[in-house]
Amino acid sequence: MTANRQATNPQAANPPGPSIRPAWQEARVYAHRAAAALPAVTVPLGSAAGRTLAADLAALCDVPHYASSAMDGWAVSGDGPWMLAPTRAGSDPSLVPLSPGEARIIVTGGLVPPGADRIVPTERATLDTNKLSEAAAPPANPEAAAPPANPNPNLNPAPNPAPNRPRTHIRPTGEEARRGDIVLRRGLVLNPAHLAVAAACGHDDLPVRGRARVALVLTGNEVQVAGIPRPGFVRDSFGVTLPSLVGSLGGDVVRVSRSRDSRAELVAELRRSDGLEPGVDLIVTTGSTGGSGADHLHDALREIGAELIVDRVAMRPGGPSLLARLPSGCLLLGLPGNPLAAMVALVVLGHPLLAGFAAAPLPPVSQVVTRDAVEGRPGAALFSPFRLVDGRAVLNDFTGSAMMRGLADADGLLVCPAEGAPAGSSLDALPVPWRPLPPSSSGHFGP
Ligand SMILES: Nc1nc2c(c(=O)[nH]1)N[C@H]1C(S)=C(S)[C@@H](COP(=O)(O)OP(=O)(O)OC[C@H]3O[C@@H](n4cnc5c(N)ncnc54)[C@H](O)[C@@H]3O)O[C@H]1N2
Ligand code: MOO
Repeated sequence: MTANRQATNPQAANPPGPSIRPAWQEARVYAHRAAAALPAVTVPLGSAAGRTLAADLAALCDVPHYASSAMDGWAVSGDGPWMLAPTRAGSDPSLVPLSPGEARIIVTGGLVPPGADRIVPTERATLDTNKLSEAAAPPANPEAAAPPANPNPNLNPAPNPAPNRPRTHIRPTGEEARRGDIVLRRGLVLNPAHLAVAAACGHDDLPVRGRARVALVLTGNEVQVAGIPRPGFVRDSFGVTLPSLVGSLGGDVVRVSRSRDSRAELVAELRRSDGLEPGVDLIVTTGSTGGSGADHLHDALREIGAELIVDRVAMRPGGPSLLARLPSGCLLLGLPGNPLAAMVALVVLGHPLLAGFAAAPLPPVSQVVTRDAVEGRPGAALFSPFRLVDGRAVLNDFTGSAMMRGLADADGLLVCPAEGAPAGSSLDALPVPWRPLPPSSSGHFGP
């Protein structure tokens, strides 16, 4: 169920009344704020990549949890040369203490026996019968003695920087974390390396934010789901794209239904989706956003008693898209019927919405430099699929609102300002869901 229905997050509150045709930056913030963070769930470590960590994570043990060798070689005690330590039948040699003047073979990661001072790497050791000698020490490397830097603010500083580790080749207990240290912070969007950190700290499961449950309602009498469309019909773009797109943005499509261009049918489908058990957090509709006699979304929302949050956005394509909240608390994202328009609306509104459900920050806006001058369109930001050529944005062909070829080849969507921009301009860009752009700024509107 739906944190949204509970509307417990104060950040979910938007100003009263709909925002009519806001700028795209503003619309993103409204969408992000509208979605309240979903309750936490526990998932196995291997399924947690891309999810938002719901609580600070403490190490359950020291990492490493025992002093271990960083080299294949010999654990030695005292000054050399050393005699090979005797082994005792039935006992684990790594647990038998070394006395001064003794050495014992060890592998990388092996438990350092009590009494060992350091490890002599294999390549620096000479074994003559039972006697081990070490080659002369190499010249000191000042860099090797520097304490390790902490490149990640989400990891605690190493509690034991062990500046002499390169000489001893022993990884001390707790070098990376002490039991109880917070190693990963709540709110972090987990990458695979974070999962390895959690595993090293003894975790099998992680508390993460739930994924939004999403229902799709695809409208249009003319939409054909298979084969070559007849004249007056159109092959469905959305049934084959939206489930995986929603999935890559952090939601799970739990129902796909279709409605003919009838207000009664659309109302019935919206009610059915809204009434699913367990509840859905978001309904995504396609088509029917316009004002023709065949477009019924606004009327259907009125009939249901939905509250509009955003009604159209000052952008092209995708301008007719809308965001509403049903009386149940379920949110509704209305994507226009034209395929590219729907994809732009999904990137501009859908991505922030799903980030809000995941308690993730507003997705960042990137900047890219245009190779050529770009034209604008009066009154609206123009979102143009582009590809990066030698690091510069070049606009794609086939980018009409009803086309998908330009988007299919795109590295992202370039935001061409209404007044246009000369070649070499640095412009805002949003990533397409299947290809990240390097973030270079974090949004220009709102907090
Ligand atoms: N007189 C005006 N006409 C239109 C305006 C306008 O301002 N004044 N705006 C245009 C813009 S911009 C858009 S975007 C569309 C919005 O259309 P709707 O959201 O109402 O969608 P439909 O009318 O149902 O369909 C539009 C177009 O998209 C095709 N479509 C629909 N579903 C699918 C699908 N599943 N797969 C592929 N294509 C689909 C549909 O066949 C239409 O061609 O309105 C413009 N008109
Ligand atoms: O959203 Mo429409 O062009 O803007 O197809």
